[in-house]
Amino acid sequence: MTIKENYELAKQSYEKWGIQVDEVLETLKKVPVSIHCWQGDDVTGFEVNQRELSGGIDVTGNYPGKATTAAELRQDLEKALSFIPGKHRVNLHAIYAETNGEVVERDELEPKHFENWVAWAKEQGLGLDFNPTLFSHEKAADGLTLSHPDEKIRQFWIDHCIKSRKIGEYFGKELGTPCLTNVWIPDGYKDIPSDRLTPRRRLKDALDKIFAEKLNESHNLDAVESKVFGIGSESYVVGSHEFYLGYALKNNKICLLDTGHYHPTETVSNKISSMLLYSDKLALHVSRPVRWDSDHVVILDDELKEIALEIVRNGALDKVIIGLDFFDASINRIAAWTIGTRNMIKSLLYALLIPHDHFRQLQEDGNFTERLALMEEFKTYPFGAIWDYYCEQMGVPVREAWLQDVKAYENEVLSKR
Ligand SMILES: C[C@H](O)[C@H](O)[C@@H](O)C(=O)CO
Ligand SMILES: [Mn+2]
Repeated sequence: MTIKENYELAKQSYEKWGIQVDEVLETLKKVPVSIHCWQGDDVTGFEVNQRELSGGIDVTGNYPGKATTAAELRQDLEKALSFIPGKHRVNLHAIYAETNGEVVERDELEPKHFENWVAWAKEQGLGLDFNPTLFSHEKAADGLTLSHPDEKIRQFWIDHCIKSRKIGEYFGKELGTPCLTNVWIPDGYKDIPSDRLTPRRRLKDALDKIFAEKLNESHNLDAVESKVFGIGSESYVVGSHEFYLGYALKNNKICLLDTGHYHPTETVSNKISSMLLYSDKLALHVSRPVRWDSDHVVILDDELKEIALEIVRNGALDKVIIGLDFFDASINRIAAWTIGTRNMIKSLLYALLIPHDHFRQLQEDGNFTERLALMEEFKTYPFGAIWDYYCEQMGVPVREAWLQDVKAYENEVLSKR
C-alpha cells in the first residue's frame, strides 16, 4: 500500500469520530515551533572571548562535528529544517552575535550584530526569537546577575537585557512576526539562604528597569523563565515559579515554563489550563529532564503528549508559544534537533486527532469507564499513517528516511570540521 492509501484508510477510523483529518493537517501546518540554536554547538556561542559554560547548566558528550562558526550553525540548522515538516522559528541567545572579531561586551550588543541571522531568516522564511545570555561570563562567576548585591554588576546585566529587547524588537520588525525575548537568570545559592527576600526584591527592581520602555507587541514579546534549582543553586533560586508567576501577572509579561524546571512529580501539562485562565499567552521550553534538568532530547513520551493535549483541547494553539530547550552532545546534533522537533510536532498531531468534545462530555457525565477506555484505545489508532502522509505532503522524509541523509552530511560535512 502507498502512503496515500494507508492515509485514506487511517482517515476513516478518525472520521467515524467526526475528526476532519485534512483540516487537522491544515491546522498543524500553521503551528510554529521555536527551535533553539544552542543544540547545534553545545551552548558555546561565538563570542571573541570564549568562556566556559556556567549558570548551573551542563552539556555532556563530545560527538564530533559541532558548529564553531555562525555560518556552520546556520548550515546545520538548514539541514535539520529540511527534515522537519512546516515553517518554524529559530531561537537565538545573545552569545550568537557576530562581531567580526571585535570584542563587544554584552551590554553593548546591537541589532547590527545579528544582521546575518536576520538576512538568513528572511531567506529561509523563519521567525526569530531571542534570549539575553546571563551566564558563561566573569560578571556571573558567583552565580548572581540581576539580583547581585553589587549595583554595578546588576546594572551591567540590566543593560544587557535592555539591549536584548531592542534586538528582539529589530527581529520582529524585520521579519514581520513578534520575537519572544525570554529572560532566564541562574541566580541562586548552593546552601540554605539566610535571606530569601532581599535578592528577590533586587530582581523585581531590575526587571522593572529592564521592561520600563514599552515596546510594540507586534515586534517584541517579553517572557520570564523560572527554575527550581541548578548546579550550584540547589537550595535556593531567586527567580522561582511563584516569583515570576506573580511578576508576569502583575506586569503583563509572559511566563515561560521549562519542562525541566519543576519538582520531579510536578508537570507542566497540569499548569497550562490554570495559567491560561489568567494570562492570554504563555510560553514553553519543552525539554526532557532525566532525574534532573538534564535537557535530554525530547521524546514522544506521556508528558509530551499530555502537554500537546492540553494545548489543543483548550483551544490554545495561538496562546501557547512553543519552544524547545535541550542540548545533547553525545549524539549527532542535527539528529538531536530532528528527533526532538519532529516529536513535538507529532505530539500536536496526536492531540489534534482526538475527539475532545466527546471525551469532555464523558467526564461531565461522570462516565469515567468510557473515558478511560477510549483514551487508551486512541493511543493505538493509526496515527502513524497520518504522520507519514503529512511528512510526504510537506516534502520531508517519511519515517526514518532522514537518517541516511544525516549520515551522509556527517561524512561530507561534519567529519571535515
Ligand atoms: C540556554 C537556555 O536559555 C537555558 O537552558 C535556559 O532556558 C534554561 O532552561 C536553564 O536551565
Ligand atoms: Mn529553558
